[in-house]
Amino acid sequence: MTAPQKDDRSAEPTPAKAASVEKPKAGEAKKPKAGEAKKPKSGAAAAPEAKSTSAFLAACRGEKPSHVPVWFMRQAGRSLPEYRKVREGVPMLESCTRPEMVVEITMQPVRRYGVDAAIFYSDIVVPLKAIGVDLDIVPGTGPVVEHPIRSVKDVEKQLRDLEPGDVSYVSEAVRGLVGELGDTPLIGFSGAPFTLASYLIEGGPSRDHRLTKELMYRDPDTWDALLGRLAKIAAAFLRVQVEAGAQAVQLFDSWAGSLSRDDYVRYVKPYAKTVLDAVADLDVPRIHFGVGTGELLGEMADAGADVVGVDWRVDLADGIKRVGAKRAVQGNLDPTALFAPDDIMKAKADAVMKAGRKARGHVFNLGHGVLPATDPDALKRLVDHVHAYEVR
Ligand SMILES: Cc1c2[nH]c(c1CCC(=O)O)Cc1[nH]c(c(CCC(=O)O)c1C)Cc1[nH]c(c(CCC(=O)O)c1C)Cc1[nH]c(c(C)c1CCC(=O)O)C2
Repeated sequence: MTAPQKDDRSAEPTPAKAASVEKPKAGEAKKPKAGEAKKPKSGAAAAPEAKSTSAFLAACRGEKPSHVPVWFMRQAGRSLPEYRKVREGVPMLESCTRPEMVVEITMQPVRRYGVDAAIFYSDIVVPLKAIGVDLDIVPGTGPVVEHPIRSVKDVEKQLRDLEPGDVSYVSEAVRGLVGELGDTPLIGFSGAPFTLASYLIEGGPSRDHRLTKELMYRDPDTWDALLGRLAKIAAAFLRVQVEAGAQAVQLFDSWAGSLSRDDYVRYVKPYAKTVLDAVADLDVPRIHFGVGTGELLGEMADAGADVVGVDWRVDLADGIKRVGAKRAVQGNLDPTALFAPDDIMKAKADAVMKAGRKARGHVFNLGHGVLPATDPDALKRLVDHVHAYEVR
């Protein structure tokens, strides 16, 4: 490993010694004993000391975490050989309905990396499949819908409310996971109405979301009916996961970045807000994320999130300003930084963490999901590096 270059690193804070970080491993997390107060470090920031044992939950809530928490979108999945082995011969959507498999796959990255949160292994189309939408996930392509939705009639025919009994395998898997995870929180998730609508209208993944926007502009009745129903389904799916024990939720509006700010505010934000408001009473941190949403960050925050995910195209310091002082941020290392030499990857991670210090709270993550070709050992080195960074 080469030494950090003087010019761009001399002003960087020195990472704390790993030994002083006391990062608990999954399943062996230390809980402070009753009455055991944490000593504030000298020079601690104004943030209150963490009430949460979990660094992840503390950062989400704007409390001071014991270390910078880290997890990765798509941490469970194709970058892991143990994932590919378990999934052999089992179609993606079927794997999501087998609680034992879901528990195993969700645990794999927690065991391997010691990340600060687990993300529930499922997919954004699982609740749609559960209410009878004819769709599948095609390897290398993504979700493909047999009868795309284009009219109010289609909405009424294909989309009904999600009942907890439709996804009993999800509740079962979440309960199993909470037992296995110990003090490592589980993040439940759902696709947001716009992103789900895009798959349902286009019939599959789309680059420009042309049909989706065409319907949005031309047919407000169908748009409102569709997004209104999807908001209810998304909220119900999040609720099922939290009621079974998930301790945070993430609303993925992955494709919202394809919208102008005006269109986002007018056609999409109200429905994202409906979902986030509908789970506010559950009192778990709500993370709101999309790709390429630099221009929308303020609006996505305003939709009601506690934490806003920032993609890597935005300088995190700017992202923090756009999100505002009331909310924490998550992100935002470029997923391809894992393919850089270690010194470059670590310098980029340091820059993210340094910027993150200005936020109300910062959860380290990538700016989008782990790429399938990523070397798991690089992810492990990144997690260790993040955990060794000094919090102030
Ligand atoms: C847009 C979206 C989808 N699914 C999801 C999103 C939102 C997140 C994002 O912005 O990436 C969410 C999702 N999908 C999956 C998870 C599991 C947990 C995790 O993040 O580790 C999560 C959180 C598993 C999955 N979902 C999928 C896989 C790969 C399928 C496989 O392993 O065979 C996994 C592990 C399939 C999927 N499902 C979807 C796509 C685009 C793909 C990839 C298609 C491909 O390249 O094969 C739809």
